[in-house]
Amino acid sequence: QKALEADPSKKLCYYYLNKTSRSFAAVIQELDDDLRDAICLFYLVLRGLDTIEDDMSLDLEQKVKLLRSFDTIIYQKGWTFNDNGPNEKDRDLLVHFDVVIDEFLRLKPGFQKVIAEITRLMGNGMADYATGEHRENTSVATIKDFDLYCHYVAGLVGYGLSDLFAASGLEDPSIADDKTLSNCMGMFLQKTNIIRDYREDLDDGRQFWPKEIWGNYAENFGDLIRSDHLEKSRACLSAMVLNVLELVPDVLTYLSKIQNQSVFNFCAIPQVMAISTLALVFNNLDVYQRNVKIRKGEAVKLILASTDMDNVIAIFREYIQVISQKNETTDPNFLKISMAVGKDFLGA
Ligand SMILES: COc1cccc([C@H]2O[C@H](CC(=O)N[C@@H](CC(=O)O)C(=O)O)C(=O)N(CC(C)(C)C)c3ccc(Cl)cc32)c1OC
Repeated sequence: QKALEADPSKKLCYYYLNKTSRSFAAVIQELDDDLRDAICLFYLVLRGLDTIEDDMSLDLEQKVKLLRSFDTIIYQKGWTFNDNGPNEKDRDLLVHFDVVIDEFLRLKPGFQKVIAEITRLMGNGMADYATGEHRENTSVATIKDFDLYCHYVAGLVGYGLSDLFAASGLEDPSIADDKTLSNCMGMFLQKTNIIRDYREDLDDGRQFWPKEIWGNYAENFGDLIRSDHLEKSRACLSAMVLNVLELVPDVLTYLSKIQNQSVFNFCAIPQVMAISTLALVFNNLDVYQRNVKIRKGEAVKLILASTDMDNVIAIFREYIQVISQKNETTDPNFLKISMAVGKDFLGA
């Protein structure tokens, strides 16, 4: 805390961290010294990128230019951005982004390089996506497109965090060797959120579910909410959950490699929240009507329990059991789901 008093711009960075995501911000602040500032700033740089990508009021050319140059912008002392639309929820962060840049430039060069490289890859990935053929309603056609989009916005974060863990010396450098595992850490969170956020995204005119999946159950993406369509909507939801369940073994393998306690908590908590959310959305048609979220009490219980690998495996086992119990023989995906939940636990 004394470090925060001495350095007002660092204090502001933690103010923005807490403003953009209170619950997760607390977990970041528990990280051991060398990593805490690096991951706080990585989070804020990513949030800055996200705020630009999300802002529909920016014209495409300006947005693409910003996305493709964000990895150099973070080195430009004094840079700020005031053209975000008024309703952009994190516009305040970009208005004061010079403070983030000042603190970024105080990081060890090793940390700066990791953050800049992921920013470069993600900014260009987002720009490619924004100018791609799906520009109109940001629709995702194939499962391959779905995986590529989730890699850009979330898998790359896993890459960057593994590199920061290695650079900090708190984790064995081998944590960054298997990029598939790092990628899966992001995919699992992002794909679960995309299922949970179906209705919110539909109402915002955005669709991230791959047509290769939902096209088997509906003519139009919005048909899934119709009450005369329930059996097909339920089957579509199962197919989406099935696609995410495949990632469970790799997520558990990644977590089992972590040595440092604060790093383990930081990595495990979002993953157990995600498996809990996945069990909640499975076979739950409310997903098509509103944004379903796990109860606060459930979340607190999960946070307290996610401190070691045995507990995390027990939590995954519990929620995979819930999915198995909710699985219905009338569901065309019944067998595939029961195979997936069976396989998920042959491994660990
Ligand atoms: C090894 O990889 C990780 C290890 C630990 C945490 C995360 C991952 O967890 C949060 C967790 C988080 O931010 N939770 C929110 C709740 C929510 O968004 O549903 C919160 O608790 O407020 C999250 O969701 N994302 C956003 C992406 C998924 C796009 C990467 C995220 C954004 C920036 C950073 Cl530095 C980290 C993460 C990891 O990223 C893969």
